[in-house]
Amino acid sequence: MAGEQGADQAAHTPDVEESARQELLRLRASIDNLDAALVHLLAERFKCTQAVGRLKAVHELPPADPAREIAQIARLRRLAEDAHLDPAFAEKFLNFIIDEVIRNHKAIAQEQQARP
Ligand SMILES: O=C(O)C(=O)C[C@]1(C(=O)O)C=C[C@@H](O)C=C1
Repeated sequence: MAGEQGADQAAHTPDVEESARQELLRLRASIDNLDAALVHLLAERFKCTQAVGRLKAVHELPPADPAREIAQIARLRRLAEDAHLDPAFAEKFLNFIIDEVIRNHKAIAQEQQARP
């Protein structure tokens, strides 16, 4: 497991003060929890977008909605700035996810079209 691996790596880091070792372990435990939360959040988001993909396929709507994406990116950049996160990173991250969603939408539309 990633958490155990992180703990092992800290445990085997030579020449590190005990207090630094403890701090590293504590931070890594939080990172592991946050990574787990991110996976769960992404899984929920993809459940929603799968449903959107089916809806779009059935109603023959285009997989991408560029106007919606522009609004989402503007909103996310604002949220990132408020949260002291690099807005360029937030935009790249959203685009990465949306690219995958559009790929899934296209696959769902193709399956729908192949149906007799
Ligand atoms: O809202 C939509 O229409 C979606 O298909 C979802 C989504 C997204 O992942 O947020 C994906 C593709 C679109 O271009 C815009 C947004």
